[in-house]
Amino acid sequence: SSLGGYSLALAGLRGSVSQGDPCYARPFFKDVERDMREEEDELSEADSVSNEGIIFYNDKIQPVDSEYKEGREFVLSDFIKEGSYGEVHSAQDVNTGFRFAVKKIALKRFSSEEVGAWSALRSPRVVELFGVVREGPNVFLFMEHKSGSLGQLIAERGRLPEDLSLHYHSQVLTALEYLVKKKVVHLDIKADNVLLSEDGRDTFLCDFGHAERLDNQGQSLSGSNDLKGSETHMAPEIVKGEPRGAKADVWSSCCALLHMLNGCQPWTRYYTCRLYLKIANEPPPLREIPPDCSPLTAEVLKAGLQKDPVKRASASDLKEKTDRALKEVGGLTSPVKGPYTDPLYIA
Ligand SMILES: Oc1ccc(F)cc1Nc1nc(-c2ccncc2)cs1
Repeated sequence: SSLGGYSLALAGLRGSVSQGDPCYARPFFKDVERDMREEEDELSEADSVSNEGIIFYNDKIQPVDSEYKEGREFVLSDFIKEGSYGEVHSAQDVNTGFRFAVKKIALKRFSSEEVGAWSALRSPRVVELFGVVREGPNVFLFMEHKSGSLGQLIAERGRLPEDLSLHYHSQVLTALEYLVKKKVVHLDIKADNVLLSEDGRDTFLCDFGHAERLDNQGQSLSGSNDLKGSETHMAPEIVKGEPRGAKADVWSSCCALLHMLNGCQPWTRYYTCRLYLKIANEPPPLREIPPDCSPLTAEVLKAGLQKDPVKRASASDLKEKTDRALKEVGGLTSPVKGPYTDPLYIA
């Protein structure tokens, strides 16, 4: 039936938008990505550009007559931010009033991996992808709307209290544990891609635009060594173009922890030049561990910022250390919304 589902998806979807089960999404999108590129140059001049895609089970996003077009079945509202490869807006389904987030990507920059990797994930720590629709030269990715990101919270508060930082780090590591199980590496872990619940106590990983799938040995299947992610959070094996795996996300999550604790991104207080060479040749940024943090928090960062990915802690080891550090500082007691605390400039 899966084959049936697959061919159904291909047949049913050619030129139309239908509801479907995410498990058919992956092979479909490899194929569609190629078709899209071939078809792109024959784009019909007619205003009725082709509209095809798949909305995973969700009765609140409703294609009408197998079409789902911007400005007709859904409307974009305020711009949220630049995601990987495209602009993110909040949006609303015209018929149901349902609000969601949309990333609009130019067709030639569409990575089927974002849909392929993401549609296979179901976790309370990962934002749900609702579907993907192509409209002419653009691809729209739909995901659940969240009130804000950890990056915005750090900007608002300067730096975060240690207990709150450890609480968020532990949840990000839970997401990474799940990604390891699903053989996916995110490759762009940073505060901007960690979304927050209304009350700010829960986190959700999003933006799989750089994601790659892993083989059974945990190495990336894509074989590409092009630089991916945000420079300040890139692991040494990434900047050196060496084989990368799940441990790259562990390094980046510790860079995000330094960002929460210090209020600024690692390396940027010491260097303004391109950071690739520093990350490759300098010792790990352990001197950036704030002097006022607890010894166990320092242990977490030392274990997660090992330059050799083999020696680096795994997501589950690091989560255990993080939970112990959080207990040592007395658990989560700080409020999410709190006073602005100046970022830690170099002492
Ligand atoms: O990769 C995507 C695919 C579909 C989307 F709708 C969004 C993204 N990427 C991101 N979305 C956000 C964000 C969303 C909603 N509120 C605050 C931030 C930050 S990065």
